[in-house]
Parts: sequence; structure tokens; C-alpha cells
Amino acid sequence: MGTVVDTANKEANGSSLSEKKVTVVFVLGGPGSGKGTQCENIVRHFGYTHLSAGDLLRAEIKSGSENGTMIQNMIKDGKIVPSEVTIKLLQRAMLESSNDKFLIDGFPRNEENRAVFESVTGIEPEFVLFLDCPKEEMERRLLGRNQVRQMFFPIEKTILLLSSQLHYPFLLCYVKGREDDNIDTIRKRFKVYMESSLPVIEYYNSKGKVRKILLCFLLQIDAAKTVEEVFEAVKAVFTKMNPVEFNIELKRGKKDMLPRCCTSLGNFFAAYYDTTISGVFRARPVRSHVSYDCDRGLI
Ligand SMILES: Nc1ncnc2c1ncn2[C@@H]1O[C@H](COP(=O)(O)OP(=O)(O)OP(=O)(O)O)[C@@H](O)[C@H]1O
Ligand SMILES: Nc1ccn([C@H]2C[C@H](O)[C@@H](COP(=O)(O)O)O2)c(=O)n1
Repeated sequence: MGTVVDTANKEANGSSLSEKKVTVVFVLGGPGSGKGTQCENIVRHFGYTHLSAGDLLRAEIKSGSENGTMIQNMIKDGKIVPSEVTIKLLQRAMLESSNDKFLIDGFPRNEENRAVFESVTGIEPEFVLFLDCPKEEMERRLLGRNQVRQMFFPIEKTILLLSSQLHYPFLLCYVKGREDDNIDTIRKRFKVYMESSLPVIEYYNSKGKVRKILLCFLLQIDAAKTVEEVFEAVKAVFTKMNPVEFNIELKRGKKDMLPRCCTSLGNFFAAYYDTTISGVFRARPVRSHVSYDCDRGLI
């Protein structure tokens, strides 16, 4: 019998992911830490494609695939689905996308996920964005997410009935909440996070790849940061990793004009260096609130 890596390698045969040069950022954090919420913002500002491992698995259940029931039972139990299943879905999504920059959210969740992904795809993440949130806050959020579901429950049932009887599947988009956002499954998900996912974050930390975002203000009780406050910190990480490239028309020997050019591109100070190629300079915005899109627009 082959190992998980053997199986996944066999599954990957014929795929051309190695030919497609991709940039991958893993977005990790406990259940309900706000990974999906921040990914939406990152996509808008930095042009990544968001791939949520959980969303891909839920879509697989809905598609009625042969693995659907197994995945559904594992998710209901807060367990981690076998790596080859999740990796196949991620690979397919990356190959189908025309983008080459991916935010992989909620993956790798354990050592097996990490090792099989690296071995099968040969991809190492640029860095790992780690949303560090206290357990109490995560639990509050997950239960809050489910309360929306319970609040809507009578309406939800009507919607489900209408959608099946009237064949209006679009009505389903009004149904909110997730089946695994109940206290029993949440506790199991936390246990898996502490025992299996944190060691993966520690592994990447030992390689200097983790960019940690604290989701609560230190030394303050009940001081969770708002979505906007968190995104300020996230933006600083991505801005540093994606230096903006300015195309400034300058002749060699006119370096003294650079400060004026850089500042005239926006009301911020830019660090810069001479690439020694006449005309092309790289500049890195120093103030983190300057968004990438905005910088590009100013050129
Ligand atoms: N900074 C924040 N402050 C308050 N609520 C937040 C914040 N960020 C996200 N939320 C809310 O918390 C809930 C969980 O957020 P989200 O779905 O983004 O987390 P997640 O880490 O992707 O969760 P999961 O691991 O379950 O997929 C959502 O209802 C979201 O609106
Ligand atoms: N790498 C992964 C990611 C997710 N799952 C399963 C188990 C999780 O509890 C569930 C929901 O994920 P979320 O949307 O909270 O990121 O999906 C997995 O098995 N392996």
C-alpha cells in the first residue's frame, strides 16, 4: 500500500502546476479568527485570488461527488479531511485560475497537509499570515455567526421549502450560518487547531515565514480589533512584500531628482534605490495606509 504522498503524487500526474509559476500566501488562524473576512480585503487591495480550503470542501459536498458524504461527516466532527482530497481541490482551483497569486485560507491544517502539499506541488509559501486571536473571542464570533442562522431559522425553513418546490435555488443564498458552528463541533475544531494546526504555524515560524497579526489590543480585556484595524496591520505586511514598481523617467546621473519624483507620486514618503538601469526605480511606500491600487493609479 502506498503512502499518502504516493497517492497524492499519482493524483497529480499530468497536472501542470509546476509549469505555472505561482505565488502562494497561507492564511492561518483559529476557527473564526477572521481569515475569510481579511482575505476578502486582501483580494480587493492586492489582486490575489482567494482559495478557502473549507469552501472548496463544502462545494465538493454540494456537488454530490463520491467523497461528499465522507467530507461532510468529517467536517461535522471537526476532523481534518485526508490531504490528498483537499490538495486535489486546491490544485484544480489554481490551475483553472488565470491568476498566479493565491491566498490559501485554512490550509495547511496539520503536518500531513503541509508535507503532502509541498511534496506534490513543490510550492513553498511566500509567507504565512497568522491571525492570532484569543479563543474566547473566536468562540463568540462563531456562535454569533450561527445565531444569524437560528434567527433566520423559521424563515430559513420556508426558504428551503420554497426553493425546492418552486425550483428557485437562488433563494438559498438567504440561508445564513454554518452547520459546524455549534458548540460541540466548535470545541472539537479548537482542539484540532491547538493540537494539529499550531505546530504547522510553529514550523513556519522556525523558518522565519510567519507574519503574525494580533487581533486584540494587548493588556486590555474585551479589546478585539475591528475588521478595519486588523486590515491596517495586514495591509502593512502585504505592502512590504509587494514593493510597488514605479517607472520614473530619469536619466542616469539625475538621482537627486528622485526624492521629488517619489513624493510627487502621492502625499507619502517613499524609500527608493537606484537599480543602475536608467529610467527604472523601485520604491516602497513607507506609510502603510497607502494602498497598492491607489499607488498604481497615481503613476
Ligand atoms: N475583527 C472582527 N471583529 C468582529 N467580528 C469579526 C472580525 N473579523 C471577522 N468577524 C466576524 O467573525 C465571524 C468569523 O469570521 P470569518 O468567517 O472571516 O472567520 P474564519 O477564520 O474564516 O472562520 P472559519 O475558520 O470558521 O472559516 C464572521 O461572522 C465575521 O463577520
Ligand atoms: N485544510 C483543511 C481545511 C478545512 N478542513 C475542514 C475541517 C474544518 O473544520 C472545515 C471547515 O474549514 P474552515 O472553513 O473553518 O476553514 O473544513 C479540512 O479538513 N482541511
